[in-house]
Order: sequence, then structure tokens, then C-alpha cells
Amino acid sequence: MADSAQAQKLVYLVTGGCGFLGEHVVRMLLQQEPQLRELRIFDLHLGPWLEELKTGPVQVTAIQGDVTQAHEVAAAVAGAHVVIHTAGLVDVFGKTSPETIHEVNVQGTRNVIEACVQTGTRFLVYTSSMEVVGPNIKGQPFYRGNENTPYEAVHRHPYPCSKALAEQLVLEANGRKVLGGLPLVTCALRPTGIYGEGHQIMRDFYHQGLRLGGRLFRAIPASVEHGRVYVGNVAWMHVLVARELEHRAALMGGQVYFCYDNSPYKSYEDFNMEFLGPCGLRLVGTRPLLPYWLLLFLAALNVLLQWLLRPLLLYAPLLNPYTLAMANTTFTVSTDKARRHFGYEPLFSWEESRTRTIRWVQAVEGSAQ
Ligand SMILES: NC(=O)c1ccc[n+]([C@@H]2O[C@H](COP(=O)([O-])OP(=O)(O)OC[C@H]3O[C@@H](n4cnc5c(N)ncnc54)[C@H](O)[C@@H]3O)[C@@H](O)[C@H]2O)c1
Ligand SMILES: CC(C)[C@@H](O)CC[C@@H](C)[C@H]1CC[C@H]2[C@@H]3[C@H](O)C=C4C[C@@H](O)CC[C@]4(C)[C@H]3CC[C@]12C
Repeated sequence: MADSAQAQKLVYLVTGGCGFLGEHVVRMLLQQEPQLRELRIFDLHLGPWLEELKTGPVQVTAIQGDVTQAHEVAAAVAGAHVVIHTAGLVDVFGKTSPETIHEVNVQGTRNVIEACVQTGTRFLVYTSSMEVVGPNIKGQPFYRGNENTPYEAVHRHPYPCSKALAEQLVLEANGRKVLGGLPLVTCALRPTGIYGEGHQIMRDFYHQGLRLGGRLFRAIPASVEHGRVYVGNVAWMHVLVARELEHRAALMGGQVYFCYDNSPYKSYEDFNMEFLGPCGLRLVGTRPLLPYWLLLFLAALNVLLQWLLRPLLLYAPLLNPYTLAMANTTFTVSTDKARRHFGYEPLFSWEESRTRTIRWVQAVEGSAQ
């Protein structure tokens, strides 16, 4: 076994390292990667919590930067052995323009790839998304599918389009020669709906329930299953892929893997209630309280209001035609490709994932029962 100095030799870069997933990837690397010498955290918005990480044995370097700026990305990547690229605009609520989503998610990813090639970084792990696959614009269900399940992945919304383009760039870059003449090895991970500590949408649902007297009103049939995965297990898969990519380059290079764990298959709303219920909220209705046509009308009204109010304020409710269609379309995965290719097993059981998420909601919302 190499001594500690030899063991700690690797430099990792995590883009988007201050985001919901990024922070969990950063903390997981510090806990689980013994070969880490330096951890670079690149983000447009650096979090104050980073300071607490600088007291450990691993050098933690916070870099405030923009993935749309190629020179900033190249400076951050130079000298890194592995890049985990999670930075992106996760916007299906109309908060940012399609152009900005494309600029960050596609051009930003292009900049990361070119930085790896120009500076000699050989291993790139990209956080893709289930949405690269679906649900598609036809609302066709994807029922417990895997990485090889045939499905017509057709998108119009800027976010899934950007994720699909970025993933394609990453996979096509596999095998390109980097500075020094060795091949770049890339891999893309496709989480389904991530939940856990720091999930802003979960927080939004909780606040909505509080405003409605502790109640949420069912809008989606309970029969519509939506895949969810705990953030800690997604972070763990990123760490494992980054570790195994060098030794299993021939098998893993250019591959995509769904991120999965043992979280149960439920509708989006019923799944959220696994955490919001113990925090005092109740989901009213065993079936949708409003007819679908009325939900569609309200969703369209939200789009109109967003447009009218834009000069004054950002109005971006959870309900819009895209989110309604997504929530109403079954999309679940059932696969073991990550286990077969690099020995992935969820680090957190469903019970642990559920407990940790409940505790987070209770702690941040002061709703401990
Ligand atoms: N949240 C989910 O359910 C989910 C599911 C599947 C995939 N993903 C993917 O995971 C990744 C992280 O998502 P998240 O939910 O943690 O989102 P998030 O918004 O919490 O984190 C994204 C991070 O990227 C940073 N960022 C944004 N634009 C940047 C730029 N121009 N330059 C540098 N940094 C920038 C943000 O500051 C933020 O810290 C994204 O690529 C997203 O597409 C998320
Ligand atoms: C208002 C109701 C109709 C309510 O049920 C809407 C829920 C809606 C906000 C969510 C339903 C499905 C979610 C998406 C899904 O989990 C997968 C995603 C891919 C990921 O890359 C980013 C997040 C998201 C788009 C996620 C966003 C919230 C939903 C649309």
C-alpha cells in the first residue's frame, strides 16, 4: 500500500461544486477519495461553507469562475487529473432565456472539453440527466427502462435540448488526444429526479403547503411513476466513476449510466410526501382534484403572467405546461449497468436517504415534530 504522500497525489476539479449536487460531490470526495491531494471547486457562486473544508489534509481551492468563459475554465482545469462537470442551469421554469441555458449548458461543456484537451487532463465525468432521454414531446412513458431501452428522445424545451447536446459533445470527445498525446476518457451520468439535503424544489413544495394551511392538493394521478434518486448516491456514483475511469477506460469510456438507487417508484407528489408528510403536510385527494384541461389552462395562464410581469419581477411558479407534462408522464429506470461496469452499489439505503432528507427539511424549516 502506497504511503500517504504517494497515495495523496491526485487533483480533482468539480465544476458547479457549490450547487445542490455539486456540494454533495465535494463532500463525498473529501470523505471517500484517499488519493486526493487537491480539490478544486469551480463555481459562479462560491458558498461560505467552503471555508470549513480548508482545515483538512486535502488542499481545497475555491475558484470563482464562469464555464462560459473558456480562459477561466482552462485556468481551473490545468493540472487536474479528473474533472467532474456538474455546473449547469437547471431551469424548466422560465427563469432564464433559452440562449443563456444553451450558453451555459452547451458552450460551457464545450469549454470544459477543450480545456481538458489543451491542458492534458485525461478524465472527464459529466453530469447529464434523465431528460436527455425523456419524457419526450409526445408524452410517451418510459417505464422502468435502461440505457438500451428504445425510446424516441425528441425534445423542444431548452433545458433537455441543452443537456442532450452537451452529453453528445462529451461522449464524442472520448478518445480525443489531449496535450501529451494520450486519449481523453469521458463518461456521462444520467440522474433521474434528485432529492435530498439542499433540494430547492422540495423546499418550494414545503413552503407552498405551509401557505395552504398544511395541505398540498393532488394534481397528478398516483399511477404516474417518476424516477427519483438520493443526492448522496448520485454523488457516490460520480466519485466511483472518477476513480474507476482510468483502470476501466476501454469499458467505461464514452458510456452513459443512469444514476439509480433503491428509492421507491411513486408519483412525483406521493414521493415528495415521504418527506413532507413527517414534516406536517397532508396531500389532499386520492385522485387529481382538478381536471387535466383546467390544469393545462392554469399552466398556460402562468406562462402569460410570467411574460406580462417580466418587466417588473420574475414570476416562475412550479406549474407550467412543461412541468405539468413531465409530472404526468411515467419515467422510471431499472438498470444495473453501473454495477456491472464499475461495481456501483448505492451507498445509502432508501431508509437512510428518507431519514436524512426528512431531517434536512425539519432542520431548515424549523418543522421538527
Ligand atoms: N436536480 C436534479 O434533479 C438533477 C437531475 C439530473 C441531472 N441534474 C444535473 O446535475 C447538475 C447539477 O444540478 P443541481 O440540481 O445541483 O443544480 P444547481 O443549480 O443546484 O447547481 C448548479 C451549479 O452550477 C453553477 N453554475 C451555473 N452556471 C454556471 C456558470 N456559468 N459557471 C459556473 N458555474 C455555474 C451554479 O452556481 C450552481 O452552483 C446539472 O448539470 C443538472 O443538469 C440535476
Ligand atoms: C405543479 C404540479 C404539476 C407538480 O406536480 C409539478 C412537479 C414538477 C415541478 C416536477 C415534476 C418532474 C420534475 C423534474 C424531474 O424530476 C426531472 C428533472 C431533470 C433534472 O435534470 C432537472 C430537474 C427536473 C427537470 C425536475 C424539475 C421539477 C419537475 C418538473
